Amino acid sequence: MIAFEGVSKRFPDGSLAVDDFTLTIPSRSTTVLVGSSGSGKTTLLRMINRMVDPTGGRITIDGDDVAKLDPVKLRRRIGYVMQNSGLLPHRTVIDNVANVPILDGVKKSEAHAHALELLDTVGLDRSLAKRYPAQLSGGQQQRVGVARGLAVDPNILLMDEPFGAVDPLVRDELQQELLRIQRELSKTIVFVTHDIDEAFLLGDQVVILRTGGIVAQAGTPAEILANPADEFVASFVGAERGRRALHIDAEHGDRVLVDGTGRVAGVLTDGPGGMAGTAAGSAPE
Ligand SMILES: Nc1ncnc2c1ncn2[C@@H]1O[C@H](COP(=O)(O)OP(=O)(O)OP(=O)(O)O)[C@@H](O)[C@H]1O
Repeated sequence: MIAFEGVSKRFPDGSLAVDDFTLTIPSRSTTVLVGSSGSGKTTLLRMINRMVDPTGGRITIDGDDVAKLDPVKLRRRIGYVMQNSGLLPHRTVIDNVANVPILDGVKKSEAHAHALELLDTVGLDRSLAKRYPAQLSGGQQQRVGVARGLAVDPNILLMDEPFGAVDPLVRDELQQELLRIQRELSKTIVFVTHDIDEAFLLGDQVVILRTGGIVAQAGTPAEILANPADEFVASFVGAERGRRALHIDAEHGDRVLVDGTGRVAGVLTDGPGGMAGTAAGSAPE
């Protein structure tokens, strides 16, 4: 579990990127931070692995205050995937994936063997292993980025708009691959995007942010769609537009909440909360 407790970040130039942010990120599920440009998403993500240090509050991972952990060791045990893959241009695909484990002391032959397995995991043909990043498509580069993020078998994977720069079809493919990988590996994924559709598709928990890292609403996609906290959220998720107009559909004996595109947004139950959320787009259990 990752916990943000009253976390703030004021940069040296005086800008307050994050103001008193509190959130619990459960283990082995995907939390998506979504908000418009400048809402503090990247700053929040980078505070988890100490690429940025908070100026107030604290962040814990399974109870350990990250401020007390060695930043280099911390970064090596947390996977990080960014928008433009961040691959080393003069290293081959396999070297890029195996790089951090080798720095960690894993034997080169073992690291390479594991890197080939990771290419399988992210759906890349092993024949690409000897290519350089520039010899790959944007979507393939992002897959290598994901493989590299997984290379040290981290419990936590941070993903900063990893599919933001690829065309919509490739993006759909990468999103589906990530859902599959997450079903197989059950990592604690913290994913940043400005795309609410992507947030609802991938997130078990979705956190909608206003400027300054202010939480407008946090919940499952189903909870947010069914009960937007305020006008800001309603307009951000497009709840008032036909596209997401919700209705209840009987399917397989369950009462299923479906959005305007026919996508499943949640399953209604008789429990106290009234609703068991599922990620939009996934079938109810
Ligand atoms: N190194 C820095 N120095 C000063 N201000 C910064 C720095 N990094 C970010 N900021 C400011 O902090 C605020 C939040 O930035 P951040 O990059 O976290 O937002 P974001 O939601 O990830 O935006 P985007 O979607 O555009 O990447 C912005 O106002 C930004 O200008």
